[in-house]
Amino acid sequence: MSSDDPTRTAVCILGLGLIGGSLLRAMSVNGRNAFGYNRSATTVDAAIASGHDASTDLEATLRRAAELDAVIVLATPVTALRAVLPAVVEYAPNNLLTDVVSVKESVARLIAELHPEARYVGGHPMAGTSESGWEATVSTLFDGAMWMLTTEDDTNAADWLTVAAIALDAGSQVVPAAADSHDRAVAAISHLPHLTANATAVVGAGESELALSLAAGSFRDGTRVAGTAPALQRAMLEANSTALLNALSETIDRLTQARDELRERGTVEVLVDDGHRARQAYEHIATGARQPISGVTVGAPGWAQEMRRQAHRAKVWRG
Ligand SMILES: O=C(O)C(=O)C[C@]1(C(=O)O)C=C[C@@H](O)C=C1
Repeated sequence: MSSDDPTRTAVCILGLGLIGGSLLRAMSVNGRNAFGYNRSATTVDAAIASGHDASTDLEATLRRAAELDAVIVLATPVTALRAVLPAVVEYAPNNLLTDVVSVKESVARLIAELHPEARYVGGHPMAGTSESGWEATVSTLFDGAMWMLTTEDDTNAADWLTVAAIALDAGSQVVPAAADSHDRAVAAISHLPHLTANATAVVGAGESELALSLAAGSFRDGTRVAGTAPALQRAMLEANSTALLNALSETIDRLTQARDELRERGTVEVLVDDGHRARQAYEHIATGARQPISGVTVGAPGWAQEMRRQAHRAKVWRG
């Protein structure tokens, strides 16, 4: 039994950590038929105790998803996808799939390998905290977040709209992108900052206990994401290694230039001036310069290409 209304489709979430669990909460608040699977009984017990519908039985969860024609959201750590996808193929082969993993090309390749017939629209909500697990979940995690949905020339428009409705229901705005542009973008604005946060934390802690006892806003903000569980950071960073290597090389070049400039001329002018201008450009967009994508009907000829073109200029899709 399925709902013909894409905004009412049931949602089956595999993995109830910070992102999957928060999505289960957000969908339930919204009155969606939402249910989840997690392999840990402790997590499932906690979800049930909070009034949610959850199970440790993957087969039963997927059979139910198949019966309801639910959208299946892959929200396990990226390293667990290989274990979960064969069960999806076996018990819910025709269901629409999406995911919340922070890399898109490698996930799309994995799905093409393990589930070649999958109906799949990749997703990435740009939301999180340095906490992890069910205990950290909140229904408001996605409020105001940018939720990237892969929008390729061959993306099925009806499936895209069904997944977009989930992101909008969760309180987010949809940013269409091709998987490769997405991966380059998040390497620069999410994965690289995790590496630099770790480096800053190591240098600060290595300096002295005095340094740590004096640490204030800049150290706190600049190292916050180093507090994320190392296994989660590694899974995310290592899955986007090509794009991350490029961003890392550019950073090392800029820092090397700043070091040489400081050593030889006693100034860090170039990096600080460029950095300040770049930060202002970000603030301009982050504080409201985003405009709605206009004049595109999802499914009309060339819609995906036009969506991607507009989204490159700080535009979002709001339905
Ligand atoms: O705010 C945080 O703590 C995050 O790390 C969130 C953050 C990021 O901004 O880098 C991290 C990973 C997600 O894939 C998306 C967003």
